[in-house]
Amino acid sequence: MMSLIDIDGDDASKYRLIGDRVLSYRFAAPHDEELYLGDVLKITDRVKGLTFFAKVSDLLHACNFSDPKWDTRPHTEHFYGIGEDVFILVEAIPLGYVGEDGGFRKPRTLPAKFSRVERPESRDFAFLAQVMGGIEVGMMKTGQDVLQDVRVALHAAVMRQHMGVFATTGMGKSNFMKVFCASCMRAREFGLLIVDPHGEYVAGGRSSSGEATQGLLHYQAGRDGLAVFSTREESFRRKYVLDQLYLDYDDFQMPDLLLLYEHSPPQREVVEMLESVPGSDVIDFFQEIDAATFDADTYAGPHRGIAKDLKNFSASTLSVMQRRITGMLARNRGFLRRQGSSIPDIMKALHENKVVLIDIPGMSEQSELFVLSIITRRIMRSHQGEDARGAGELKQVLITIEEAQRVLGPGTGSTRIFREAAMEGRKFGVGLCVVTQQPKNIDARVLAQLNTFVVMGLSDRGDRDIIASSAKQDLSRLDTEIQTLEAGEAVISTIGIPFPVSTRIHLFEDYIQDLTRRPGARPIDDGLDKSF
Ligand SMILES: Nc1ncnc2c1ncn2[C@@H]1O[C@H](COP(=O)(O)OP(=O)(O)OP(=O)(O)O)[C@@H](O)[C@H]1O
Repeated sequence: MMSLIDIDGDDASKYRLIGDRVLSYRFAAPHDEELYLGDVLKITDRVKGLTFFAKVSDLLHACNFSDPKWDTRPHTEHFYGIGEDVFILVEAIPLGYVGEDGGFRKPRTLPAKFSRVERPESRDFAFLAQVMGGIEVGMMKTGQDVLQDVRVALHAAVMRQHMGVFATTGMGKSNFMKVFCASCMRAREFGLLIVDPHGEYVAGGRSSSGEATQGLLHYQAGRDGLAVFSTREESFRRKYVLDQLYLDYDDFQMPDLLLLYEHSPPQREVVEMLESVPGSDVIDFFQEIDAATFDADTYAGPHRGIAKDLKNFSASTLSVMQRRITGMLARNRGFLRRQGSSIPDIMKALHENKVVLIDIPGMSEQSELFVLSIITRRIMRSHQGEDARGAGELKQVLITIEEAQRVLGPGTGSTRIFREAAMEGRKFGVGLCVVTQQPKNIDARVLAQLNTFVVMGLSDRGDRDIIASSAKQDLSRLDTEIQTLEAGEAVISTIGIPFPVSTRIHLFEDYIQDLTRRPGARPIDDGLDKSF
């Protein structure tokens, strides 16, 4: 290999730092060196006794020749030897430095000229283990490889400050969510709610590329940290000890209808008028009246208050509302009943810091949002109540919203409860896990509330720009890396970890095997049907 003159005698580094400034470095490296975008390099400044880390952000061919056309002239190789004068110019973003006390600091100074630059080893990142949290998701990546011993783990305490997971389809979002759930099942540091209309999380299914995948039930060692409420048939529920999901009429409130249908202004007024009336009364009322001939003055039924509220609405408005309530009941009859709700059990499991999976395979999108909106409201109200009463330690719950642009887009007035959770939830220990492939369709005020970003490949420039401008750490210079992420890779920016970390997310199936081998875990197939 052609090389630059060694700068340190025998113990040589072939790279040398030649510039540039506090927020960007340049190195010269041998012209045939194998370097990749995203490689993390270590810069040892012996003058100041500091060790800097930087991430490769660009690679250019460069030379010392004054002739700008030296490499395109005919027979150039006869006149110019590719040697010391031809090199790769590496541009790198500083991550920070480790001082003599072992503490990691932001890059506020610059390594000495010609400091040696080299590839770090896992032990160089020992300091990172101290800043990682308890929710493991993957390994730190450097360029094409991973640093085997450097695990990337989020902090449970920052989850109430909301998290965003941004991934184009096929980039490994479902796998990430399952890994995240498994870590939450193991750590038991907060309750995690996840509503799954595809039935893929509980027992696995097929990945977007068609391979069979496993589900959360396969992580038997963490089973105590999982509560599943399902609409599946009894034999399945009994086999895997799953609870049946029920919601009851009083869980319903009129604003839930706004998620399911477009409403005209008078219809919206009806919703607002009856907003705080118990769901069972509203349902009973609309089931009993004849909307076409309804007259509040002659109404003699048990719900006089409602009749009075609806006095001035036209028969056609009331007929539409009646039809919608009937439709809502029919659509959700698989789990919605007059009396007897799973919500107290769901809340209990969340407050025991379990992962609560609402498994509603085959249900419509409307049913999914209906369930999510009801449970979100109940969580918010319960936490607001506890907060008001000054009850002991505040419980933490993270609510997952998949395809979040459906309910957190700009100006979607129909989804107030999610917006309320995004804006005020953190005060009450309620965080949102906003999952979307279209961050540009999420309200900017909501994005500004997120403090953890998991970016898994976004091909659209507009989406990447929005993320870069919303994240608390500077992601704009990682744009090229984000563009070139492969399935299962992520750039994670979160509070507590001092720089955005490129991460190879664990593959769920391997991860749960690994977790099971860790000390104190139950065997992976303990209690699980082998034919599963
Ligand atoms: N961390 C990972 N390591 C290795 N392979 C991965 C990883 N994450 C995802 N993959 C692979 O990438 C493919 C897509 O993953 P996955 O189904 O999780 O994507 P997705 O983003 O959820 O897709 P969709 O949005 O279509 O559901 C799968 O074949 C999966 O095996």
